[in-house]
Amino acid sequence: MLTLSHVSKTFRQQGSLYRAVDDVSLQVEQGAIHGIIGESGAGKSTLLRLINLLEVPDQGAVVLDGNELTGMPDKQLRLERQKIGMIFQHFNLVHNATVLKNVAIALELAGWPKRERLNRAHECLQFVGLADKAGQYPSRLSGGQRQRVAIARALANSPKLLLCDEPTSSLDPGTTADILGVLKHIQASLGVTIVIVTHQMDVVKTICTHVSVMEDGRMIDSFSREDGDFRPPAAHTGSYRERILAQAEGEGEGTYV
Ligand SMILES: Nc1ncnc2c1ncn2[C@@H]1O[C@H](COP(=O)(O)OP(=O)(O)OP(=O)(O)O)[C@@H](O)[C@H]1O
Repeated sequence: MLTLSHVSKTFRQQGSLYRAVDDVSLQVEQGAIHGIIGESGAGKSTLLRLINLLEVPDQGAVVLDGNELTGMPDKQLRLERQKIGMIFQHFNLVHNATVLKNVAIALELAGWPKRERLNRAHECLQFVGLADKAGQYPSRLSGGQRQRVAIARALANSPKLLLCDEPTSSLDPGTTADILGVLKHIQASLGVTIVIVTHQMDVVKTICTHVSVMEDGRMIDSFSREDGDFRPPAAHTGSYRERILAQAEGEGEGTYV
């Protein structure tokens, strides 16, 4: 459902050019929970932002459900972007708006009439189990509750694809498990495809159906879960894969790096 073909992104850093994402091609299957892992600075977040064109690639193509987003006129791109929700490590909520308003903002931007957007926002809060917090401000909520609000906001426009940038990295293990449960429920019950950037092996182990590994801007490996385990193609024996497999199968815990 999502294809990246030879996508690159270069930033200017202190006067010189730095290629944060280097010729990455990636296929994300419909209904997958696709993890992107790698060490700090590998280019994971940049890659995620290239998917919805928050960062514009220098070269390469991003194709969502057969529609090429790269090079699309702005107006059409704004509509296509409504098919893509996004959540972040630090939730990115509007602090002086209520929980309900935070969710409704996404619909306001999409041009929904007021009554309908409030109804839809309520529905989304119900989905994440926070209907009773609609009138609260984010500062009164726990981290896990704030991430649920962010998830409700990301779901408001009924996206086909949900991008998650380190969604549980600021949360304790119990809350992480709750949020991963919500993401799994979104995939299973709404059929939303999920791409999740993480450095937490527990995230990979718990919910990912596919994993891709980035190193120095390049995609060095991709594999999928089969029969409950991550099985490497016979041809590959790289150390990254071995570490991931070992951790995914329970021999290790904690972070990737
Ligand atoms: N807007 C920008 N301008 C300049 N350099 C940038 C910009 N965004 C990212 N970079 C650089 O690109 C590289 C990749 O960053 P990115 O955040 O994608 O890595 P990451 O794998 O997500 O790392 P982390 O796990 O630490 O978040 C880093 O060297 C970063 O400093």
